[in-house]
Amino acid sequence: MNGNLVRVTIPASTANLGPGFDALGLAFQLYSVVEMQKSEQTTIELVGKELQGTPADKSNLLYQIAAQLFEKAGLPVPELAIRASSDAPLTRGLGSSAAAIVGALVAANQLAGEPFTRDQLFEMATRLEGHPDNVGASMFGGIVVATMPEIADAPIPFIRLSPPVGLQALVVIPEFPLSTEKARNVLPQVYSKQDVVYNVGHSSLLVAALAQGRLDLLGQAMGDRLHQPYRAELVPGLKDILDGATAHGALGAALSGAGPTILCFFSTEEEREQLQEFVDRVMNGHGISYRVMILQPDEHGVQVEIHQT
Ligand SMILES: Nc1ncnc2c1ncn2[C@@H]1O[C@H](COP(=O)(O)OP(=O)(O)O)[C@@H](O)[C@H]1O
Ligand SMILES: N[C@@H](CCOP(=O)(O)O)C(=O)O
Repeated sequence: MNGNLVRVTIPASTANLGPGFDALGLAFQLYSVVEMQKSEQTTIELVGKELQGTPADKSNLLYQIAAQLFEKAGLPVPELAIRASSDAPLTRGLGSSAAAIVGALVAANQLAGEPFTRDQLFEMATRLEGHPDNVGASMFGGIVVATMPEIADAPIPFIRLSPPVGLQALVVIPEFPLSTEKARNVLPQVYSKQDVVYNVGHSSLLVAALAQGRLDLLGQAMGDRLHQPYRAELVPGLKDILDGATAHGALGAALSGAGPTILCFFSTEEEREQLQEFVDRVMNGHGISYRVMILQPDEHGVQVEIHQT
């Protein structure tokens, strides 16, 4: 080993929040950690059950992304000792690939002597992930509203908002994986004018409601016609939860990212209890194994520590 060990902590995230397809992301206090150090030989240590099955050689996403950063900086790609863990499950719609990309870019950038700014890293992460919602939230924390620029290679325009005070999420995480790629492939190529207008209105109202802390509007504002109706066939229980959540304690509900996790916002203990009972009834009715997590928004985004070795 030689030089500094960089330890990066990255929040998981939920994307879309219903109507904001590929545009809205919210970071959660649920973290993955990437440690990276230059070394004589590349080693990849994956700690914990969530990363089981992830490759432990140079085909690992973390190594691949780090190597790309060194190349982009015009530096030789070093051998790397990488150690990673994740409290967030993979392929469940909680932004694990975005967190991995952000973590690897930020760690490698530090080892490379910080050739890129945070905004440039966000731009690189967005192009690698294909959309800015999860990577924005993992990078900057809070709520990120972003869109792809018209001009190739231009900076990604975004605004970060602080989450409304008291907003919490009950997330229902089915035991089965659903890759983002598969869940994107069920979406249509073309939408009706009515559906597009519906989503423009709902997404706009949602951003305004989040900016002003209007939790009372979330239930209406989180309606979506662009992705959830098509993905419902892949996620048993989704339609029932979306239809019934606000009558059972939720401020609003959505598919988390591409799924299969389902997100229900709440703010009081009474709402949480009511919701828990409701989602248990729905999921058990569909015979689906799942777990529930209560998650708070993360306000800080990716965090870096440097240890001298
Ligand atoms: N820490 C990690 N190390 C290596 N690969 C990872 C890591 N985290 C996620 N991935 C990759 O990302 C994939 C999951 O991405 P995706 O299908 O977009 O689901 P999601 O981002 O919703 O968890 C995993 O199958 C794995 O290939
Ligand atoms: N906007 C994307 C978000 C994918 O999120 P993930 O957490 O499932 O990777 C989409 O809806 O496809």
